[in-house]
Amino acid sequence: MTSVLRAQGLGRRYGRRWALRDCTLDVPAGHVVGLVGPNGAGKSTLLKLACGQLEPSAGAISVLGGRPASTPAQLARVGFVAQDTPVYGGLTVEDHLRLGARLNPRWDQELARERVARLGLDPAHRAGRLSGGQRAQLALTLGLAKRPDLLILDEPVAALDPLARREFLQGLMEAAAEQRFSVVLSSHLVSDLERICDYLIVLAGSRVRVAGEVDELLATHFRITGPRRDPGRLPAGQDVVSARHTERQSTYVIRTEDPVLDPAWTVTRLGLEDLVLAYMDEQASGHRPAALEVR
Ligand SMILES: Nc1ncnc2c1ncn2[C@@H]1O[C@H](COP(=O)(O)OP(=O)(O)OP(=O)(O)O)[C@@H](O)[C@H]1O
Repeated sequence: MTSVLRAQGLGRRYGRRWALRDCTLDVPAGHVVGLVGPNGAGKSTLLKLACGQLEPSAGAISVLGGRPASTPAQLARVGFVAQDTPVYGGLTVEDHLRLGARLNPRWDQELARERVARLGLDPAHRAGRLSGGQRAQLALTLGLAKRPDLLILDEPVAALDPLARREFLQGLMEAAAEQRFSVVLSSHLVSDLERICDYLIVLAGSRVRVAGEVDELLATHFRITGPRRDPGRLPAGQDVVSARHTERQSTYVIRTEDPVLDPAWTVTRLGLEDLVLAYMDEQASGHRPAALEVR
């Protein structure tokens, strides 16, 4: 299957500091991909590399099989809605549609007009006078009318109230289902991602912590709680994602393909939010510690 996003050893440095490091990914087309991670994790950096706004400092990235922004055809296939849903404050809604039509070879003016009308946006209204939610919807409309094969959105709903967020994401989902394009969007709101994403990438500390289909991730991650035990005594094939210990008890989030058979453990399935938090927990994640550490 075609990869929508493929990265090999991808890295980007600002001065001496790595914003993204050793990033290796292969995301198949046809997914709604959620990109999540703490502030400064490298999400925007990855998305800007994917749309060609940044060049890698190390490794390689391809999007829909091509180098980002390398040709006009490649540019036309990828839509990007940057953080804070940028629009031109001095231009009217109609001006934005005209500009979109001039700049994008695959532009669908009928879709844009129909969407603007459905959202109740006045074409003569200046974008600078729209509410945050309306501006976000206008930016999404521009992204959709471009008719991309991949739409990338960087925290598109951050500034929106819950109702506007729901409307925005619903519009995005409907369009993705109708027009059959892939979506990659970053957000801090895991509950939103849980509703709409079927593929997840967790970035933390400039590195990819985990990436995969949501169903597969949920089926292979468990929280196990029981008498205190050193992680070295867990069976092979149970990879520790995070660990917490009290004097008597250990709680692990583990990834495993096999059922947990040891009766000493109480095993619970994880929701997406718990899974994300386990991977984002820098102190408790990563490598198996050599010995127990009391927290
Ligand atoms: N133009 C820049 N110059 C220098 N450092 C930068 C620049 N842009 C980003 N960085 C740094 O790179 C790191 C990753 O930033 P990035 O914006 O990709 O993170 P993010 O995960 O999108 O964060 P947030 O959730 O806060 O938007 C941060 O440490 C940030 O300070």
